[in-house]
Amino acid sequence: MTARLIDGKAAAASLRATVAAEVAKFRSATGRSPGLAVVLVGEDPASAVYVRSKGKATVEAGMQSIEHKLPADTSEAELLALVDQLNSDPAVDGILVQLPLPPQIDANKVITRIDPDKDVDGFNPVNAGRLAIGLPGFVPCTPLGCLKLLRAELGDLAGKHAVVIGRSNIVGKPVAMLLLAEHCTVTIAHSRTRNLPAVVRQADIVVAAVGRPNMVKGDWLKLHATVIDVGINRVEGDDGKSRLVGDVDFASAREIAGAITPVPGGVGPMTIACLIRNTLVSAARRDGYQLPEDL
Ligand SMILES: NC(=O)C1=CN([C@@H]2O[C@H](COP(=O)(O)OP(=O)(O)OC[C@H]3O[C@@H](n4cnc5c(N)ncnc54)[C@H](OP(=O)(O)O)[C@@H]3O)[C@@H](O)[C@H]2O)C=CC1
Ligand SMILES: Nc1nc(=O)c2c([nH]1)NC[C@@H]1CN(c3ccc(C(=O)N[C@@H](CCC(=O)O)C(=O)O)cc3)C=[N+]21
Ligand SMILES: [Mg+2]
Repeated sequence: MTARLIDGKAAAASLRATVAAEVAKFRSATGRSPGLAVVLVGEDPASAVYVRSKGKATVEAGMQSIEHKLPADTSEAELLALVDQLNSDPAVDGILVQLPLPPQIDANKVITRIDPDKDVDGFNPVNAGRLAIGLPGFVPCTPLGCLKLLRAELGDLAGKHAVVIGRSNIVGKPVAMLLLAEHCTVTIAHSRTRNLPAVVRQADIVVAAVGRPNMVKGDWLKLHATVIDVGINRVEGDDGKSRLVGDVDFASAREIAGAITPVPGGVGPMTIACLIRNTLVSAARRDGYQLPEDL
């Protein structure tokens, strides 16, 4: 049997529709719409594509999109001043500074400056700490999207062995924290891990967040494992055109896995849906407005 496809595009459309319906109720209750500020520094074409699709999703959900495009030579002080301004702007519920930032700007300094209660990316150290000790806060969008797909596919995750490949602050570590909170047994693998295929073979759940095209092969997987492919890698196809592939070798993995996310159409669309979800949650918290628990 080939693996079930986990349709992230459909799951994201459904979450976006739920958020839009809740935004409509929020607007009639409070008389205002949630606002998301997205800051893009420089001209990186991939970043510009993401920023555009975030803006589109925000507006489609009935929220306000506030875009700030700054030149590539913006100084750290100028960016910090903009963050301060957005922190104190009551119309702004969520702030996202698109990464990566140009080399003259210390990303950690900028992320730390964002008001933790407007940090819809969940990258501020306060939110990383809240996630680590089980306090309410903002969970990073890509990890939250992975968790939502896993819960929809598997239901209860307790006791499952999850192997997360990658330990970045924006994907690998927060995914591992979320899975631990779901009572998985969690292994975090990285570039110094020895015999990665043997580690991966123990996994009921594999989350690949590496940035290496097609690295995880089908014969690394335990039969019927659930595979979440976070990787977004642009490669040149046989026809010379560029296309997106994940960190998992989809063709071989789908013969062994029980279920697998495609790239594109897997985790990526969920990231954006979770961003507008977090923005609505932020607006509701700031106004003391009650949302459904399970959003
Ligand atoms: N779908 C989405 O919405 C998103 C997708 N992405 C994609 O996810 C991928 C990962 O992103 P990100 O976490 O930011 O990447 P980083 O480059 O920050 O981290 C990559 C991680 O992979 C590990 N790694 C590198 N090579 C190997 C190897 N050969 N074996 C095992 N582990 C290895 C690194 O280990 P070490 O720590 O030892 O260096 C590191 O921990 C990228 O393809 C990115 O484009 C990212 C964000 C959102
Ligand atoms: N502060 C910050 N927050 C982020 O969340 C953030 C960031 N910086 N920098 C870059 C990464 C990457 N990221 C993606 C979002 C959507 C898709 C997505 O929608 N992907 C589509 C395909 C899009 C395409 O065709 O290029 C898919 O997988 O189907 C992918 C990747 C968010 N990131
Ligand atoms: Mg089978």
